[in-house]
Amino acid sequence: MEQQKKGIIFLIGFMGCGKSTKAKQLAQRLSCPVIDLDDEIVKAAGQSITDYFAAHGEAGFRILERETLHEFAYPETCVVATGGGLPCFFDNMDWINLHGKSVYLKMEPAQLVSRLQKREKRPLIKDMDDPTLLQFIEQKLGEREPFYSQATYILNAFDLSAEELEKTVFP
Ligand SMILES: Nc1ncnc2c1ncn2[C@@H]1O[C@H](COP(=O)(O)OP(=O)(O)O)[C@@H](O)[C@H]1O
Ligand SMILES: O=C(O)C1=C[C@@H](OP(=O)(O)O)[C@@H](O)[C@H](O)C1
Ligand SMILES: [Mg+2]
Repeated sequence: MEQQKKGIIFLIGFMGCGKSTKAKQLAQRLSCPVIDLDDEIVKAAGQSITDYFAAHGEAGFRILERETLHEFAYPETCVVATGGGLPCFFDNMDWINLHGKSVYLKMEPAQLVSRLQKREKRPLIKDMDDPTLLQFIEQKLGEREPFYSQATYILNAFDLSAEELEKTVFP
């Protein structure tokens, strides 16, 4: 008999690693809701992430991001795509691991650049050319890795299938 697949699965990792895309695919496989916290922030703020950054700065965004993570009414079983910076601020990573299982979708900086060709919706990188973005990722990933590494599972994300992701979280 198939084991019950329940609980909250949080996908974490750098911008462009595929959290939003893979969260939808995994939720479809599990027949459960998908929540993209960036979309919830846009709904709560009534403006785009780029406009929110422009009006309130990154610090203001991080406060709203934490509030959205903590206060969302999660169904018992769901897949949650987080924003790339979310695990690295306040107590967010501890909160995630207390409330569900987390998966770090790990990718090399050059692979991330190739996935980040559309940058206009990502205020931190929207005006960068490819070489500047690569440098930015190498530095930021170094700062963020200690947080991402606290995930329940760490997966190489470049060629990851949704099936493999499901088998990891529900072995
Ligand atoms: N398996 C894949 N192959 C090629 N491109 C992908 C794949 N998964 C995602 N992408 C693309 O990579 C970009 C980043 O994906 P996204 O899911 O938005 O990442 P994140 O939410 O982690 O920032 C998007 O343009 C998306 O269409
Ligand atoms: O890495 C970051 O600090 C951010 C990542 C974005 O989400 P994605 O990782 O889905 O692009 C979004 O939350 C915001 O632009 C800030
Ligand atoms: Mg996303």
